[in-house]
Amino acid sequence: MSTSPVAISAPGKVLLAGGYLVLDRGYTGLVFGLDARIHVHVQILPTSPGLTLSEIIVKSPQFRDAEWRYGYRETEDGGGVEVTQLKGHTTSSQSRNKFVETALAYALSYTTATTPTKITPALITILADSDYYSHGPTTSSFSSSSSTPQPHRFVDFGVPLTSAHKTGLGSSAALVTAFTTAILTHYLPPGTLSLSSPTGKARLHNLAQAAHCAAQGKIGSGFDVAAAVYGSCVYRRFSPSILSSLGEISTPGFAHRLCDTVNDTAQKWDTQIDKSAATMPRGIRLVMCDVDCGSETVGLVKKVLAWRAAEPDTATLLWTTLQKGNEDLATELQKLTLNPEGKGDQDPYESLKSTVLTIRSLIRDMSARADVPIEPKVQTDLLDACARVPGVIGGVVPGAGGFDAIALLVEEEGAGDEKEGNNEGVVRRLQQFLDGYKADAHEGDGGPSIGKVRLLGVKQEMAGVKSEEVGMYGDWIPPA
Ligand SMILES: Nc1ncnc2c1ncn2[C@@H]1O[C@H](COP(=O)(O)OP(=O)(O)O)[C@@H](O)[C@H]1O
Ligand SMILES: C[C@@](O)(CCOP(=O)(O)OP(=O)(O)O)CC(=O)O
Repeated sequence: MSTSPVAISAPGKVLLAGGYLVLDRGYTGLVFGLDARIHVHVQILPTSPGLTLSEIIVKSPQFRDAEWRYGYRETEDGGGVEVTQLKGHTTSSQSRNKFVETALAYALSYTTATTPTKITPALITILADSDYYSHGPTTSSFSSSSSTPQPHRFVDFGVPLTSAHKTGLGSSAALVTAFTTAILTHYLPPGTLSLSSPTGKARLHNLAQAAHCAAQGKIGSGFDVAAAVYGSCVYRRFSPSILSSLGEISTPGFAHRLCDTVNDTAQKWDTQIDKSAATMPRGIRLVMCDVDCGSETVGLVKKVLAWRAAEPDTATLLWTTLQKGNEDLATELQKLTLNPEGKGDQDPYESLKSTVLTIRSLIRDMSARADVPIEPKVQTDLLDACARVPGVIGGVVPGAGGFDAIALLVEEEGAGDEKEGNNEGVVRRLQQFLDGYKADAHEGDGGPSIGKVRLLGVKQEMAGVKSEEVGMYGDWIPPA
């Protein structure tokens, strides 16, 4: 066990290409990690003299009513570690946090099954970057550690977690990944798990996928967890049977099954992660625009899969063509990475622009055939309008689409005569354009009209889960 505090962060995601297809191992998804990260800090629980608490306390101090206290015990018959939420304390939340609770139980179960470990009381603090939530921050936190107050990276959202609208960047996957990694780093003997070794990363991935699936109550493609662990990549999912045979926590033998599954000594994991295939060329940046609306992914997925089952031939043809478009997009980005200037082409992004338009047209085709608003008319209007802003290359409805944030590729340098050496020119123009943007109403589009469109501050990031400097959190972390 580490007696010094540990801190781990994991990135959010955007599935630029491959929504729905990536649910099937026959296809892949192009996912970018984002520089919006969720951090998890673990320390020994500070207690007053004479007071012993056998609890693990988890706090998300940027939100109100966000402290969850847990008791823990190893179950009989190797069922793993059972955690029980304790609600008696005045500051304890009365509501459950399924993702925290499951990640805690899975990580402790894996730890104790891996090596004889005494679980000791701990205080865990979760801190998230602002762009995960649409809800505007009420106050910013200032670090008191420096003589000139610096605006802190983490803000106080001033509301309960349930009232903060999600922007769809994958908070639960980043949280579960950072959380399980932080628990393992805290409790396992030093050197047992390396964040930089392929085996260590694969085990973290497997554990985070298992915990995330259990908390979600369904097996999604897992691209969000893969991005949280590995960062940007082309992702081919694992066979769902790997996790469906794990069974429930607290059932006899669960701890060993979990250990075998995570360590890949049971049914072999067949996830494929290709990091070299997901590149963002110098000169291009990914930006996202939050439409502050939101769709229910589960509902959309059900309808698309029902259409695929009902019309297998049409669906296969469409998906094969779409997969080709998605691969072309990755290849185009790779080509531009190797040759950013496009070797004297008039418009180095011409091919990229047409690939994006092809993908969008195929997505609209799927949208219409499945009768699902994947790229609803309001989003078509928004994407088309953004693409007309000088310096914007093009954009898509990422992931499941619907009324969630859109993703745009923009030129990193100011377009035309406005060479600024960074993308401020384009981003500023885009911001000004969005400030005045008002969506037209469309009848029968299967959803609401979009609200105010807001440029998020995020961009792509290659790195996945990583250790952080424990001193960076200022007053958000209580003194040990
Ligand atoms: N900052 C946070 N602190 C604690 N729990 C969080 C935080 N952010 C997200 N979560 C957990 O993740 C859940 C949201 O997950 P989900 O609905 O899958 O959204 P997303 O698409 O962002 O992953 C929350 O209900 C909560 O359990
Ligand atoms: C449909 C999908 O292929 C992609 C969904 O991508 P989103 O990025 O829309 O996901 P949420 O974070 O759940 O909103 C489902 C999947 O792959 O699990």
